Amino acid sequence: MKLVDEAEILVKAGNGGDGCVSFRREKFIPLGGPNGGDGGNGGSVWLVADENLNTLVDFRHERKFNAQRGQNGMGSQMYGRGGDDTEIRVPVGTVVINVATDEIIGDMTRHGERLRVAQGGRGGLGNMHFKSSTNRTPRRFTPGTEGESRELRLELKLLADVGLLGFPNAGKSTFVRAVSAATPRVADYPFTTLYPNLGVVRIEQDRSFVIADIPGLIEGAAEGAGLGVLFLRHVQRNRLLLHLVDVAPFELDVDPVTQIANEVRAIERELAKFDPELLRKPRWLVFNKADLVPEDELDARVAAVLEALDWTQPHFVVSAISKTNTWPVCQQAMQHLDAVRVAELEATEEAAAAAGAPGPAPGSASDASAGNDRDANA
Ligand SMILES: Nc1nc2c(ncn2[C@@H]2O[C@H](COP(=O)(O)OP(=O)(O)OP(=O)(O)O)[C@@H](O)[C@H]2O)c(=O)[nH]1
Repeated sequence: MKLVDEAEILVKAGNGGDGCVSFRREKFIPLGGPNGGDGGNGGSVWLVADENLNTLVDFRHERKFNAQRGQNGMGSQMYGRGGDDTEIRVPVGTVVINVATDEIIGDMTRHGERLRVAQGGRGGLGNMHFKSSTNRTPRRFTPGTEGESRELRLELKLLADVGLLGFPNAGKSTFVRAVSAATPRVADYPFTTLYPNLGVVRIEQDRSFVIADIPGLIEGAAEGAGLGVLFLRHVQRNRLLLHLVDVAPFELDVDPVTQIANEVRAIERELAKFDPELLRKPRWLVFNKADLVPEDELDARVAAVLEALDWTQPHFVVSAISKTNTWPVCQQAMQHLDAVRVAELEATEEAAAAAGAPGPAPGSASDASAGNDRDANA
């Protein structure tokens, strides 16, 4: 199963500037020697891998990217200025496909890596190159060539940092909508009716994480009942799980504390059956639908559930529908993810040091050295 975020974009490199036709002014000679300069080259379009991005949703708003045209040549043998390149930042992990040929032309795997996806046109020659001995045919010049244009499909395998667990109706999709700045369109999903709800939670401009609910996780999921087993594979890659429970379950003959605790345990059993390691993942309990329980009952109910479950990890009480208290959950989740990333990086560096190889230097990767450049035509 793949969770793929997709976008299609159009890239057009700049045309080369035209060569210039011009003549020296000389006394008594109406047309002096040809001195038209060359046109500048057009700018190219590049994709640049950026580890701070995690989805392709922004390409829904901006789909066309052009690089600048080269300037035309000028008289007095002056060259036109080259057009500026255009850089498009894409998340690390983006696969680039040429729509016309359906060929993969690049795979952006390292931060700072650059891929030229449309080469700028060459500047044309000015007439200074066409001097003849008689000076009779100096009106020749060549126009700039056209910059390449391409339609590209970008595909990103989404890795959700935060997974949302819970019984049907606990409010998972409502929670995702409440906290997301954007919801990526997910393609290449084998089920037509059951899509995971994905959201990008943007804490600050360049600090965000992807949250995904895990639909269809019902009892028996670990044995393959329903579609749960497929989603459980995803949970293995989540760095943090939010376990949502309905704090106001509707069952007439069962005490709500017992019902909530039972539902939490039912999900835990599914996780354990699939992979006992899943129970060791950080999992925070989120009591949802707090608006449905009278305030004086709420605290006691939450406390009783925590006690019944012997819960020691963090817990939150929220109302997804009114967005009450949902933001603190996200802020703490972001802090948790930042800490996990730092720890992972340190572990990689230590492992590399132990192996005698230099560890990855995150800062240095952003400097897009020539060695990081690749050409889609190469
Ligand atoms: N009163 C109240 N209702 C809520 C809250 N959050 C969700 N709901 C309602 O609960 C119902 C289920 O919410 P969903 O977000 O669809 O639940 P889900 O967990 O995604 O459900 P599945 O898609 O079946 O797995 C909807 O009618 C929501 O409007 C809340 O904070 N308060």
